[in-house]
Amino acid sequence: MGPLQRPQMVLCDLDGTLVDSVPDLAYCVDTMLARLGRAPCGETAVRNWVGNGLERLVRRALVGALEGEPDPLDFDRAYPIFLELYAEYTFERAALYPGVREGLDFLKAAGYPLGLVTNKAARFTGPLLRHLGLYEDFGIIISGDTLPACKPDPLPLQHAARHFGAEPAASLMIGDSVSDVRAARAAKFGIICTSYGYNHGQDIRDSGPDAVIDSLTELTGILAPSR
Ligand SMILES: O=C(O)COP(=O)(O)O
Ligand SMILES: [Mg+2]
Repeated sequence: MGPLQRPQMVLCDLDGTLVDSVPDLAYCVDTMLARLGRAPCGETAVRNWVGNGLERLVRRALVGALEGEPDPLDFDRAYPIFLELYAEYTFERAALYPGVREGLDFLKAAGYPLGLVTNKAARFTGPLLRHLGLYEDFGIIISGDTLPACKPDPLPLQHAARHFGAEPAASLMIGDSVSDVRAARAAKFGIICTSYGYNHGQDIRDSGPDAVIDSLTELTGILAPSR
């Protein structure tokens, strides 16, 4: 059996894989823009900009596009406003996607060591996971600012593999974006993606993950059942 059917370790992404965090992020982005006297960008745009950390999200909101750099003075004014807002509204509207609790329970019952690797900053990851009752599910939690590099760099995945003593080539990542696929490929992990997450407006199938699922409950048909 390969890493897809019986992995030595499973890592989960957070935003767009376990949690729909965009309603809170969009609220904070638009409130930040309003405080700066600027027009809101709306939830659909924010949905396309999540996945490369909060700093990048704010830069994208300021230029109104996925690429490009805002005026440094604008960014220096905006970013602290966003951080203050998101600290207050980290999980006001956040919800687990359907099937997440069941999927994680299946993985735990099957005995897979579980880790979480997100590009979200650590100061928000912990409170969000605790609020959603997920914090205790993971043996390691690696946020976007935990290590010197974040996804799509393979470093957080390699770090988690070392933590659990797992072979990268026998390990599995579950994510939603091209950054998860790139990090997994660079680390030699298997990669399963959710169809419902955030991938900058692109179909995640175009990035060529090993499998695409509509719900984490589908893991029961892909991974080996409980030992
Ligand atoms: O971009 C973010 O802040 C978080 O994204 P991730 O949990 O999908 O890595
Ligand atoms: Mg994600």
